[in-house]
Amino acid sequence: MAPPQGSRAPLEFGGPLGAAALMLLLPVTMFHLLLVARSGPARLLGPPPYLPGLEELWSPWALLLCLTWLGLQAALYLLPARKVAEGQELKDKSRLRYPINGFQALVLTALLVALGVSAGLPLSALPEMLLPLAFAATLTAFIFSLLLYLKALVAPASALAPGGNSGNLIYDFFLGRELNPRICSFDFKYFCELRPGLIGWVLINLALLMQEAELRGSPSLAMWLVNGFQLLYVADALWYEEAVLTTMDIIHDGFGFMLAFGDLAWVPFTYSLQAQFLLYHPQPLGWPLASFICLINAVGYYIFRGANSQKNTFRKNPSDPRVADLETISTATGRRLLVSGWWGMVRHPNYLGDLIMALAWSLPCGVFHLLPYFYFLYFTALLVHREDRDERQCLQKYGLAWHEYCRRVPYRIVPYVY
Ligand SMILES: NC(=O)C1=CN([C@@H]2O[C@H](COP(=O)(O)OP(=O)(O)OC[C@H]3O[C@@H](n4cnc5c(N)ncnc54)[C@H](OP(=O)(O)O)[C@@H]3O)[C@@H](O)[C@H]2O)C=CC1
Ligand SMILES: CC(C)=CCC[C@@H](C)[C@H]1CC=C2C3=C(CC[C@@]21C)[C@@]1(C)CC[C@H](O)C(C)(C)[C@@H]1CC3
Repeated sequence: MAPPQGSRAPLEFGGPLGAAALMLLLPVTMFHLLLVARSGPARLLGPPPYLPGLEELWSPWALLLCLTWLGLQAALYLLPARKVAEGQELKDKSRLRYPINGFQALVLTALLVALGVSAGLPLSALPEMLLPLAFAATLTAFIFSLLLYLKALVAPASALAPGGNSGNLIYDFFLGRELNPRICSFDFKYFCELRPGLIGWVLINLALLMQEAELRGSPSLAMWLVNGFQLLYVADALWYEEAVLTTMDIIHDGFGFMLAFGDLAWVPFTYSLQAQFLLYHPQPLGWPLASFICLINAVGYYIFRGANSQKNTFRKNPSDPRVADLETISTATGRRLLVSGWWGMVRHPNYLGDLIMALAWSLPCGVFHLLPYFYFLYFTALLVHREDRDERQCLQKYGLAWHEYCRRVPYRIVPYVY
């Protein structure tokens, strides 16, 4: 049985109080967004049109649908993979193995959905079920986090995450105690991060597009753009699935309520906000402006993909010809830091690209409502906070070399601005 690690790691997210507040605030915000997106005024900062009763939130069918979806994605995860990748080295010097078959899961899901729709599956009825589905996903995430917390009680100390083991129940429940909770080779965090939520998000978007087609004869250009951009983002995440193994969530964060709720509920139900908004508030969009928005998304994607691939290639094999010529600085750990290429422009070029794409996803919704810009605003806050966490972790890991990197590359996310 693992002893609590005490409070060695500094507390993040405002400690236990911050964690408790976030556990309440995040689901409340998600339901607020779902309610206002379908209301006439669609005011992000106004009160919700009404407070739903339990009878509107709770539906055993929604829970069944939610669990069936998780079961389907778990089954697809277990199918033979085209490749098995090794993760980063762990505290005990071992490396975990991960199946690389996320894109295959996306394609198979698309085929199953297409088959279902042609056989009469009423996908366009899904938007009407968003509220009970979001409630079921939140409940599932809560119970799942509880089980993860209990599982961590019997995990060896070497399996625990650097944070999330303060000894405070609320804080540890929120952050997650175990770094890579698994049953046999089934890795819960890796599975949740990329499959049910991300694929669920594009499925909800598609259902909204289909309902718009039923309501108005055809989907609007704005709806096509939002669906297309976000499908590209999700397909990219699954195509480059291996790159997730070098992200902070996999390497550093435990698996607790924050990620379980984030992956299973927050991502599908709030990241589809622009499509939800467009279904109830159609926006005129001409081709010239649409082309300009596509250009913004393409620029964001180019930076995001370029930066993430460069770091991933470098971390996997620094002698790879694609990165071998880049300038680096040495650190005491033996790992080097890139100081040219994308990572010489700002210290988080991947965040910059992601933020530019976030803006492109909101622009098709026009400029007269703040609501569709929620994702951009939330994401800016998330990435600024995330960048700050990462800086502290890197300073701890690399010490003086990190100071040198900061001196050579002074801007964090936006060149000459931040
Ligand atoms: N859509 C969404 O909701 C979200 C998307 N994201 C996206 O996920 C992606 C991953 O983000 P995240 O995990 O936060 O962070 P990064 O992928 O940027 O990973 C940070 C790590 O990269 C390594 N690193 C930093 N600087 C350098 C350098 N100069 N040279 C080489 N390695 C370096 C360090 O780890 P080490 O040295 O140990 O390798 C550092 O801890 C981003 O594109 C982000 O935009 C993130 C959060 C939410
Ligand atoms: C506020 C809240 C609920 C916090 C939880 C945050 C999570 C929603 C995000 C933390 C990191 C994420 C990543 C992605 C999705 C959102 C979460 C889970 C990601 C899978 C999206 C697709 C990208 O290509 C990515 C693979 C780089 C990315 C990884 C991080």
